[in-house]
Amino acid sequence: MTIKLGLIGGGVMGEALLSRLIDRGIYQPSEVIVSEPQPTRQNYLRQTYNVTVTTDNALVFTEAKEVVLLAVKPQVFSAIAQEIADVLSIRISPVVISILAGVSLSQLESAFPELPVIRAMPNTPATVGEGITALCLGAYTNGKHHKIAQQVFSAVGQVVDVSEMLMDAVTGLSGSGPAYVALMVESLADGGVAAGLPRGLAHQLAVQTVLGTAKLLQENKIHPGELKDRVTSPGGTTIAGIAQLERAGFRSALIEAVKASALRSQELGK
Ligand SMILES: NC(=O)C1=CN([C@@H]2O[C@H](COP(=O)(O)OP(=O)(O)OC[C@H]3O[C@@H](n4cnc5c(N)ncnc54)[C@H](O)[C@@H]3O)[C@@H](O)[C@H]2O)C=CC1
Ligand SMILES: O=C(O)[C@@H]1CCC=N1
Repeated sequence: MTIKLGLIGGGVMGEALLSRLIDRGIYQPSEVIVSEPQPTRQNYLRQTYNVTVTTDNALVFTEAKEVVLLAVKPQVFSAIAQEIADVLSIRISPVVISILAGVSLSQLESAFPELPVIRAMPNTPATVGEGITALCLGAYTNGKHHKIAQQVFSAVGQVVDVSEMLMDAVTGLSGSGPAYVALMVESLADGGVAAGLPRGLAHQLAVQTVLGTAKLLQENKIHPGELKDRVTSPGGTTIAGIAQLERAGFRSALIEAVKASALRSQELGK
């Protein structure tokens, strides 16, 4: 069978994509090649997904006919670009999709001259099919390449198209955001424990509160401020909590977190 999908880097995000693309039958295991240097990780990927696993990044480029997904840390990008420079061919090239934070289309296009490249920013809820991915297209892409990227990332959640100038901000918000939300869940649970709840119950209450609130905002399409007002009774418990959050600079902390992450994404691209 023809190999269609090449994955370079079988870590957290690479596996999230691989797992759902195979689960949903978008690619058969025999149509996939993964390159991954860690032996334990190689064995795990081979055994779990029944895909071909190699350490040879150049082989991934020569074998994969439809798409090559780059899912390594940004710090190893230039080493990988050098490894595959010799096998690049403009005539029979797959579309290269990079999920690397901060690596720009112009950096990708100088590493893969005249090849169709797409820059994408997914997030970890992709693992459970509730991710959101922003895409921006390189100069040599066409509608077919765009469709392939949409198909790949819609297997793991929502997909939006953005211009590249927004990509660092997207990274700061939805790319890094799951970590901020996880921190919030952990803190809510700690608060529950401080107020006397057992840890397991506190965790369950915190997770479901975040999930339910997000669902309510999404399904009822109401403004977050309106939802906050609905919960807040005059002289009640919620306003006492909100006043404390405002004193502690909660809003400002989140705003500055998104800005700091966007700035870091910008720095990684230099
Ligand atoms: N984790 C996240 O929430 C998100 C990560 N990203 C981006 O995804 C990329 C990967 O991140 P993670 O999956 O979290 O990292 P990870 O460290 O879990 O995965 C990277 C994988 O690449 C492998 N690797 C290292 N050197 C390699 C080489 N020379 N050739 C092939 N594979 C190699 C590593 O062994 C590892 O398994 C990063 O560039 C990051 O910016 C994007 C969105 C969200
Ligand atoms: O922390 C990082 O650099 C990556 C990019 C977005 C989420 N994780």
